[in-house]
Amino acid sequence: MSTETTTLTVELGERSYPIVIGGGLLDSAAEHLRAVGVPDKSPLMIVTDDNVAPLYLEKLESELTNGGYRVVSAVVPAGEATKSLTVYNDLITQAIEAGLDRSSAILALGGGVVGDLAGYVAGTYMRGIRFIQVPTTILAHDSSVGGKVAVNHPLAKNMIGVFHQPELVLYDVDTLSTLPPREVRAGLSEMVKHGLIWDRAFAGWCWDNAPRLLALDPEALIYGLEKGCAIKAQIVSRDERENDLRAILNLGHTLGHAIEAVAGYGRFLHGEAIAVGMAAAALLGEERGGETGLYGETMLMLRALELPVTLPEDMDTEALMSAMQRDKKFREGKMVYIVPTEIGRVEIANDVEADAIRDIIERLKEKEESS
Ligand SMILES: NC(=O)c1ccc[n+]([C@@H]2O[C@H](COP(=O)([O-])OP(=O)(O)OC[C@H]3O[C@@H](n4cnc5c(N)ncnc54)[C@H](O)[C@@H]3O)[C@@H](O)[C@H]2O)c1
Ligand SMILES: O=C(O)C(=O)C[C@@H](O)[C@H](O)[C@H](O)COP(=O)(O)O
Ligand SMILES: [Zn+2]
Repeated sequence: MSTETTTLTVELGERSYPIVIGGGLLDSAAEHLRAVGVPDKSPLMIVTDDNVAPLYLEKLESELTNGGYRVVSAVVPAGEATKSLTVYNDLITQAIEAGLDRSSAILALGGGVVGDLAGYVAGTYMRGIRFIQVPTTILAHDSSVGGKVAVNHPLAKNMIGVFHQPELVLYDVDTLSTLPPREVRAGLSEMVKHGLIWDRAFAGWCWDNAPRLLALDPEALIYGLEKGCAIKAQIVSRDERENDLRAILNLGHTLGHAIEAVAGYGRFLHGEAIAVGMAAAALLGEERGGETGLYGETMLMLRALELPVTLPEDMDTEALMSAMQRDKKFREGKMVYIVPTEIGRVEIANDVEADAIRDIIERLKEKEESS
C-alpha cells in the first residue's frame, strides 16, 4: 500500500507528539526517532508479539541498527491474556538485563495488546522512560494515541496502569495488509465509535464504505484511520486524564470490558465486545428519548462492518453486572454510562438504573435467540 505521509499532532503542550501515518514508514523509523529526539547512546527495546515478530521485527531492528541505534527485542505471546502482571514483570526483567537507562526508549511494535503492555513498562520502568508506538492493527489507531497504558486484572480490564504519552506514533499502514479478517472487523469497531461519539458524517461514511474498509481498500482505510486518529487526538488534547470529556471515548466499554472479563480474556476480541456494548448503549439511548432510529441505524452500521451485536445466551447477566461495578468510571457509588442521544453525539449519564441495564442485556440475548 503506497501512500503519502500525513502527520497529525496530539496537542499537549510540551508533551505534544506527532502521529505519522503512511506507507513504508518502518523503512525510515530511525529518521523519525531522531526527529523526536530519541538519543542513540542508550539501548532501545522493541516489544512485539509472536505473530508480528516474524512479519516485521527484523525489518524494524535492521532499520534502527543501520540508523545507529542499539536494539534489543522482547517477543511476548500474542493475545489479550498477555496484558498481565506476569508478562509485565518478565519485560521489566528483560529491560534491566539489557541495561535500559533513563534515556532509553521502549517501542511497541504491534496492536493494542503490545501497545498497552509495553506502554505500562515504559511508564513505570525507572519511574518512566520514553515510549514510541509503532501500531500494526486497525484497532491501534485508537490504542496508540492518548497515553492510556495498562495490564488487566482477572477481575477487570485495564485495572493496573498509568497515563504515559508516547513521544511518537509511527503508523506504517503497509503492515495492515497481513491482518486476519476477524482483526480487521474488530479494528473497525473503534473506528466507527469515533464517528458515533463525535461526527455523524464520519459514522455515515464508515457505514457507506463498509465493504471498502473490510476489503482493506487503501484509500478508504487511510481516510478512516486519519479521521479516527484526528478525533481521538482532539478529545485527548482537551482532557488528557479523563476528568470529563475523554470519558466519551468509552462508548460501549462499560459493558464491553465486562464481556471481555466474564467471557475470559480473548474469547471476545476487544473490538467485538465494544460493538455489543455500543449496540446496548444505542438501545438505552433511544429508550431515554434519543433520536428516533438511533438503535436501528447503529445496528445497521455495526452489521455492515460485520460486527457482533448480540450476547451469547449463556453469558451470566449478574456476572456482567458485577464486572461493570468495577468500571473506572464508577464514582461516588454511581455507575456512569456513555449514552448516545443521536448518531454523532453522546451524553455522560450517571442516572441510569441498574435494572435498565439488566433489561437491555437480557434483550440483547433474546435477539440472538430469535435470529
Ligand atoms: N490504550 C487505549 O487507549 C486502547 C484503546 C483501544 C483498545 N485498547 C486495547 O487494545 C487491545 C486490542 O488491540 P488489538 O485489537 O490491536 O489487539 P492485538 O494487539 O491483540 O492484535 C490483534 C491480533 O493481530 C495480530 N497482529 C497484529 N498486527 C498484525 C499484522 N500487521 N499482521 C498480522 N497479524 C497482526 C496480533 O498478534 C494479535 O493476534 C485491547 O487490550 C484493548 O483493551 C487500548
Ligand atoms: O482512550 C480512551 O480514553 C478510551 O477510552 C479508548 C478505549 O477505546 C480503550 O479501550 C481504553 O483502553 C479504555 O480505557 P479504560 O480507562 O476504560 O480502561
Ligand atoms: Zn476500546
